[in-house]
Amino acid sequence: MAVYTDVSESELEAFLAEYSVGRLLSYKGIAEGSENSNFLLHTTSGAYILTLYEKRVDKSDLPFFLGLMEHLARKGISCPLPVHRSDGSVTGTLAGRTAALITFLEGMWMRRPTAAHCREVGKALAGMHLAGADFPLSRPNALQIDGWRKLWDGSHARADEVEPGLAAEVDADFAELGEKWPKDLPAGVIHADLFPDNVFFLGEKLSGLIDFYFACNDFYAYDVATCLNAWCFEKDFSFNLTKGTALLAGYQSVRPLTSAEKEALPILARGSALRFMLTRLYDWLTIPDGALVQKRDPMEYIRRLRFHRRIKSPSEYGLR
Ligand SMILES: Nc1ncnc2c1ncn2[C@@H]1O[C@H](COP(=O)(O)OP(=O)(O)OP(=O)(O)O)[C@@H](O)[C@H]1O
Ligand SMILES: N[C@@H](CCO)C(=O)O
Repeated sequence: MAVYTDVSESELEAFLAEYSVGRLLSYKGIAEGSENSNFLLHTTSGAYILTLYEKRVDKSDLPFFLGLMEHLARKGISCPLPVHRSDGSVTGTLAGRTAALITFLEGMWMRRPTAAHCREVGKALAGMHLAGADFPLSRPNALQIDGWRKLWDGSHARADEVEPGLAAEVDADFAELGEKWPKDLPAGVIHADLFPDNVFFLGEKLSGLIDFYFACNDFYAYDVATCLNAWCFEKDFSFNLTKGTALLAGYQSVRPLTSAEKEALPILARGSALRFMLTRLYDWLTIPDGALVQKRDPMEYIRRLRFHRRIKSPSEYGLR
C-alpha cells in the first residue's frame, strides 16, 4: 500500500487551483509502489498522477528527477511530464508534503515479461541513455559501493537471521567487488531502477518508463546489468538466456556496448545484485511487520549474486 498521507478533496482542489488542469472530477490512492504516496486524478482536462514525496526522497533531488523527466520527454522518450504551476514551478505543498503533478501514461507493467518485452526494454534503456547525455544536471549515485557499505554496516550483525553464513558470504563479495569494480567506463544519466513495475506496455509495445526517483549519474553498463537482473531471471532463479540475448541485442541495436563495457558486465551484474539485496535486507531487518512499506525478499537477490559469481564470460548473459 503506498498511500501514506491522506488528502482531502478541499485541500486537493486548493492545490490544483495553481495549475491549468481544469476542474477535479475524481481522485483515488494507488496501492502499488513503496516510496511515495501516489494518487490517480481525473480532471476536466484528462488523467494525472499526483505524488506526495515521503521521507525517503531527499527534496533537494527533486529538480534533478523532475527536470530529467521533462528533458527526456522533450527528447521523445515516453515518460511522465511534470505539469507546471502558474508560477512556473513543478512542485508545491499538499497535506504537509512536497507534491508534484505528472502526466498519466497508458499501459500496464508485465508480471511475466517475454523475450519480446526484454528486447523492447533494452532498446528503451539505450534510448534513455542517449537522450539523457545532454541533461545539464547531475546527481551522484548514493548507492555505489560506499552506500552499499553503510547498508551492510546496518545489517551485518543480523544477516545470518536471513540465512546462516550470509554475513561471511557477503563480506567476501565486498572484498572482491572493492578490488575489481571498474574505474572508467562510459557514464551518464542512468535510471538505476528499471524493474518490470517501472515499464509500461500496451501488448508487446513499450508505452513508457516511470519512477525516475533513483536516477543518477553512473556507468551506462551498470543500468544494463540491473535490467539483466530484474528482467531475465525466472521464478526458480535460473537465468533465461533467450531473454538476456533479447535484452542485450535490443540495447545494442540503439547503443552498442564498448569492449570494456562487455568485459565488465559480470562484475557490474554482481554489484547490482548486491545493491538490491542490501536495500531489501536492510528494509527486511529494520521495518517493523505491519508497516505500510512493502518489504521485498532479499533472498531473490542473494540467489542472483550466487549466479553471477560463477560467470566466466559475458557471453553467458547472451552477449554477442
Ligand atoms: N505517470 C504515470 N502514469 C500512470 N501510472 C503511474 C504513473 N506514475 C506512477 N503510476 C502508478 O503508480 C504506481 C507507483 O508509482 P512509482 O513506481 O513511481 O511509486 P514509488 O512509490 O516510487 O514505488 P517504487 O519505488 O516502489 O517502485 C505505479 O506502479 C503505477 O501504477
Ligand atoms: N526495484 C526495487 C524496489 C524499489 O525501487 C527492488 O525490487 O528491490
